[in-house]
Amino acid sequence: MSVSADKRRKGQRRKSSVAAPPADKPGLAARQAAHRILGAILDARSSMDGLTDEVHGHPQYLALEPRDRALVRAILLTSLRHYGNLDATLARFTDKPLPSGATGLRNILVVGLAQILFLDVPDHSAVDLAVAAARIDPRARRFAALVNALLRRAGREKEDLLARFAEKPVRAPRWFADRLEEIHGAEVAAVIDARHRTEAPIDLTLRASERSDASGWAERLGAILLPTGSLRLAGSSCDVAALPGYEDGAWWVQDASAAVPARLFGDLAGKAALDCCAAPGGKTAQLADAGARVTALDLSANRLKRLAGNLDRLGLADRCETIATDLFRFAPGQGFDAVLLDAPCSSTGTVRRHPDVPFTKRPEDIRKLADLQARMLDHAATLVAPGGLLVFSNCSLDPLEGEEVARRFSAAHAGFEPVPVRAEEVPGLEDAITAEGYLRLTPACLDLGDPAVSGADGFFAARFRRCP
Ligand SMILES: C[S@@+](CC[C@H](N)C(=O)[O-])C[C@H]1O[C@@H](n2cnc3c(N)ncnc32)[C@H](O)[C@@H]1O
Repeated sequence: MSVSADKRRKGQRRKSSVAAPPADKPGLAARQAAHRILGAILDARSSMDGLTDEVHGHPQYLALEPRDRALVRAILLTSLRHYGNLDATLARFTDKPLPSGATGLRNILVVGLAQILFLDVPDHSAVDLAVAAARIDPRARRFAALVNALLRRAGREKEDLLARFAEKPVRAPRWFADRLEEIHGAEVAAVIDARHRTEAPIDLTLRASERSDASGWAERLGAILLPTGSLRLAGSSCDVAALPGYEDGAWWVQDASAAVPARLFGDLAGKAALDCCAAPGGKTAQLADAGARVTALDLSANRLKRLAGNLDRLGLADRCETIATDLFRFAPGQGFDAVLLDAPCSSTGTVRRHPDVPFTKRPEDIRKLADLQARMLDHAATLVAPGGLLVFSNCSLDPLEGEEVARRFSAAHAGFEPVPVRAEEVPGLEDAITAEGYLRLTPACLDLGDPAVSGADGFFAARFRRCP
């Protein structure tokens, strides 16, 4: 069936005689919030984290009960992860494109499809609430019958649609899909794309004092002990604060990839370390736990408060000094043995957790961030003591923000020598070492056989030593 213009006209005639649904219809406010927030992400390129922040989030989100907020987040994550497939379904089910500017209608349809095809929401309720939202929205009202017909059809053809997505997924946004293929080749890009459509598992980093009992912790937590040393919890969502060891600070949540850069310093006992972009502090905790006296610096005083809370729980606060300042203004007059620059980046390595990233970023953002990282790295280099190590890392998948920045730095700094990453330093990730000795991690890494527990965030790391 194609939803024809004729049906739309009939639908318009029918709906004009029907009263608008009550605004307090159960479940409607959550769908309306999801529609609005999806629009803000796709059209205004606002970040989902900001829009669903529990204090400063979108007013329609904040007006919801916690259960409905969780539902809105699930709807948004699903809509964005599968956006290419959902958008292609809309195009296939309509005999002509939706009117340009009908973004409210698009949001209602995408959110409806996401629930019907991927979420545990009864089809009739997803359809009913989508139609109700359309009838309340003055710009979508005349399409209420189309919403009804299209979503009912999706419910009937669910199995076919899912088989079609599995066989030939449609990737979105296009610029990001093309860039991944250009960088990593078609085969790896397809694996990365598939991982981007699954939820990221939760990984934990064990305190050094607990590492000798890593298998015991894996058993107690029902986790997998990864070859990298991180623990991977079986599900992608759980109340981590209720797990054994949380209160006692035996571990902290940190993706297996994110845990790698700070380990590249090796033994830090008694050394002075600087974490240039420290918050929220996963890597600061690693540096302190490895025995360093850490200066944790970040531009954001608010994010540093979170870092301080995390270090307190882990019992590592007394090994760290926090400084809220701009790295470019930081010139303490004495060098550090270890300097980590985990620089701000496009975050394209975290798409499994933040599927809004490719929709809110553009290629020009990547170029600008790469320039900023290069300048930050130049400044970070001035803070390294003779003989000290400098590690540059970020969670971008793009070599413009990784390999290129490291190469430019090498070429311009004769006083620093690259220290290639060695296979024995990164068990399980040996294949991620590049010819230049950098580490290039992607979600295609850490293939454990079962797709539900495979993968890792994308990360880049390069290590240099300041000549004595
Ligand atoms: C990728 S996050 C760091 C994550 C952190 N290393 C961790 O492992 O938890 C980048 C951080 O850089 C900080 N930042 C951005 N520009 C900065 C600057 N000019 N000086 C210092 N910090 C900056 C941001 O506030 C943000 O917290």
